Amino acid sequence: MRTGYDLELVHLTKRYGETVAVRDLNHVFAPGSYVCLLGPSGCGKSSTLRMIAGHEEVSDGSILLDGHDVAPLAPAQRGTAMMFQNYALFPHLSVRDNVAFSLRMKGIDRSARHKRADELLALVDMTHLADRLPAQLSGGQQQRVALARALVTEPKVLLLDEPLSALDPFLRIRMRTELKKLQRELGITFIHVTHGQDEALALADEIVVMNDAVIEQAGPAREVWAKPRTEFVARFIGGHNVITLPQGKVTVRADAVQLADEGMAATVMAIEYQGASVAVSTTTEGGDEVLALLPEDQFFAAPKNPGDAVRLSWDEARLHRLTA
Ligand SMILES: Nc1ncnc2c1ncn2[C@@H]1O[C@H](COP(=O)(O)OP(=O)(O)OP(=O)(O)O)[C@@H](O)[C@H]1O
Repeated sequence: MRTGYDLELVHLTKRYGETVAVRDLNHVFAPGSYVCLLGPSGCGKSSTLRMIAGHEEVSDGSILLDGHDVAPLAPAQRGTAMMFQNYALFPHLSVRDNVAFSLRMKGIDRSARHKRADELLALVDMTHLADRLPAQLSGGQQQRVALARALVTEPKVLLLDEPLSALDPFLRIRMRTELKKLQRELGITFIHVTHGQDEALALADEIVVMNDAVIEQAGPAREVWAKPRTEFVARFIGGHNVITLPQGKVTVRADAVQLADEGMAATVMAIEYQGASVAVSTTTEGGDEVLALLPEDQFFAAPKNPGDAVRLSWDEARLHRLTA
């Protein structure tokens, strides 16, 4: 399969009446990468994904796939495929016929479409259940069928709208490993919408953080985690403290904060034992809430209690200036 198609959003905008759901997005998705579109509820993730898929009309701007604007094209003509949150399988069709469905719509003969459907079922490890109906499958199995069905058209880009949200936590972690493996094997771009920071960090080569209809920050997962650009990203991605200093707002990771003899004065508000580490929540004199995540042996060498006065310190190199 050919890899490395460029997908570019140019001034992409979506309005629903007075509501601007997506405001002037400009972004080039790294070809052949696993991208997570991350953000809180209502920030415009699904609208963006649905516009790329062709399930929602573009209000303004264009969507370039391999240099061509696909915005005027019907979903099936774009070279994209979408996997829906609820899988949207046809209840009366067998697993094999569900996977082969879009090929039937294209007029491909029965034996050829079954052969192709069987190849995809093998890819998602579902060959043994090809003759079952969707109702006879577990949630995880239904999801594999939905994946096979989306991939049968050989899309250049696969769009996934909260694909793991219907699964229990155990299965969710297993399936995310499989999604990542599948993306690597196919080499096509996956764009996965999620509001889960952990999910995005675990899966994404690139994270695109959206807030209030715009992209707040986009970059490699480690970069977004290590260098959040704005207070919103720092708080949303988790694990960071936002502290107001005379020179402006800065962020410092919770695992970089130490309790020391000297440093910023604070009061311990709560202690949470987390196994390998202990989370010490404090409030500074300036009113910032600062979390220190200490290795458990270090904490228990000099344990603290709520109400204790402490001093917070960090290596200056771990401080990171926020731009907004
Ligand atoms: N069909 C619609 N008609 C009117 N407003 C809509 C419609 N769909 C979405 N919106 C509004 O557009 C904004 C963005 O919605 P969207 O579904 O894209 O966000 P989201 O980030 O995917 O949220 P969630 O995580 O809750 O699915 C929201 O304010 C929402 O209320």
